[in-house]
Amino acid sequence: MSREISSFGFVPRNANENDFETSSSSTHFPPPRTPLNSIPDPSQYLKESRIQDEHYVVDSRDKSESTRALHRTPKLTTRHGKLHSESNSAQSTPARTAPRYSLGGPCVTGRATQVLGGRGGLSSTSSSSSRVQRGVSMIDDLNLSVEAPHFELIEDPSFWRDRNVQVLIRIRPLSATERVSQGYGRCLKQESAQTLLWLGHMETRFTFDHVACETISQEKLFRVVGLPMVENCLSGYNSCMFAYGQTGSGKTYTMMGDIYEVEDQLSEDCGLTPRIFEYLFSRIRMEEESRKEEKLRFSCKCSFLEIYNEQITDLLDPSSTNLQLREDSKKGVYVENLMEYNVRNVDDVLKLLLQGASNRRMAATNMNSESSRSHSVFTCIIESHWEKDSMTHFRFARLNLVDLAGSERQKSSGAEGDRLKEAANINKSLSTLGGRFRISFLMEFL
Ligand SMILES: Nc1ncnc2c1ncn2[C@@H]1O[C@H](COP(=O)(O)OP(=O)(O)OP(=O)(O)O)[C@@H](O)[C@H]1O
Repeated sequence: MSREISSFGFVPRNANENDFETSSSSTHFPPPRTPLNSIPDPSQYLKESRIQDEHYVVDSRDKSESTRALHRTPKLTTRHGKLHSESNSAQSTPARTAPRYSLGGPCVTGRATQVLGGRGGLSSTSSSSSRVQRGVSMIDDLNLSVEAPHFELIEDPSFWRDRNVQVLIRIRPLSATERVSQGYGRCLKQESAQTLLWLGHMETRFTFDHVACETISQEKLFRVVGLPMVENCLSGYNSCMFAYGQTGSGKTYTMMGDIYEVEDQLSEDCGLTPRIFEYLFSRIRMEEESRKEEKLRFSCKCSFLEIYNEQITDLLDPSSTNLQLREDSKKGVYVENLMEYNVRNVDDVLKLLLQGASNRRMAATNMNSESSRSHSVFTCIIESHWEKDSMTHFRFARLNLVDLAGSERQKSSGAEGDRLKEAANINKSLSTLGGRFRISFLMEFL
């Protein structure tokens, strides 16, 4: 698990017109939220003065409601809607006042990936920790059971609607190597679908929005976090999800998984990204069908980049490297010369994912035989237009799916030479990311 939690999200206050209609089979889908990035005919655009804010990494279009909302003061809430302090949001792993105990293998802490997500700008997270001092021997604290307890996660349609930022911890099951080298000893114990207990000296309890247990399936995780995010985008909200965590904790498995189809079906082990697009296109087809009379049409375009050693490369055209980040009053923050491809179905997306994944920098370390050495960002811009009341309406949303490189300790990963340089850059960028959110978070209180 990582030491910091940082996240994106904001609460749009003045959601506006053009409710996104639900289809006849809406019982299967969460009810739509009031649309955000929905705008009337471009000729009716109002001139807006855009306030530049360097904190936002999620792009928003100029002249859109989302741009305005990004610069509003985010509402910071806990699970129960109360304000909470910054220190809560910054702790997901214990500050180690006591030494770690070793079980002889490389993995002595529980491995967990944080899936963080939100819409547009940024806000707080809802994690917190409390310490419980215990005077018993450490080995007694180890959770040695073969089976980890199962806690069901609730599929809640309002997942992204009520709280803009959600932190979900996913616990990875022990790998075969870990089981051989250290048996079933775990130093994390899940207590509920929200709390984890770190069983070190000075037990520490952490509370998150959601804790997904070892046994959660890729499909279930998608239904809990991915499906509501697609609904969000269809309602015109920018959305961002990123996986953050220690190397080998399961970020790429969670975000991508096995990217292939068997008899036109996604593999059981395929991760959030392919599932999100499979669902997105099925929803698009339904919406276009049910709103034929409005001539509703969607278009989606995708890009895929990596940040490696602080340089941006187009994963869909690896010769296009050292791309520059630019900021424009109309486009917001964007990557210059990054290719965008039109996609019409999940197959088009899978091709891009496979192509990009094959170009991503991977290497073997002691902690992960296929360690991602770069951060990757898969972006989809979803645009739609329809006719109503003699006007043409436009709506757009940006979906960012980010698989961060894992934080690592040189001692554990055994990184040397180029691997060590990569690791230093990875750790530096992750801590910059964490710091940025902390600063932004503090500003909300001032
Ligand atoms: N929930 C899970 N169930 C089964 N296997 C998993 C799970 N999560 C991860 N794994 C396996 O653990 C290994 C490491 O996972 P993965 O490569 O996704 O880690 P990572 O966090 O992306 O690492 P890095 O930061 O080094 O790239 C892989 O072999 C993956 O298949």
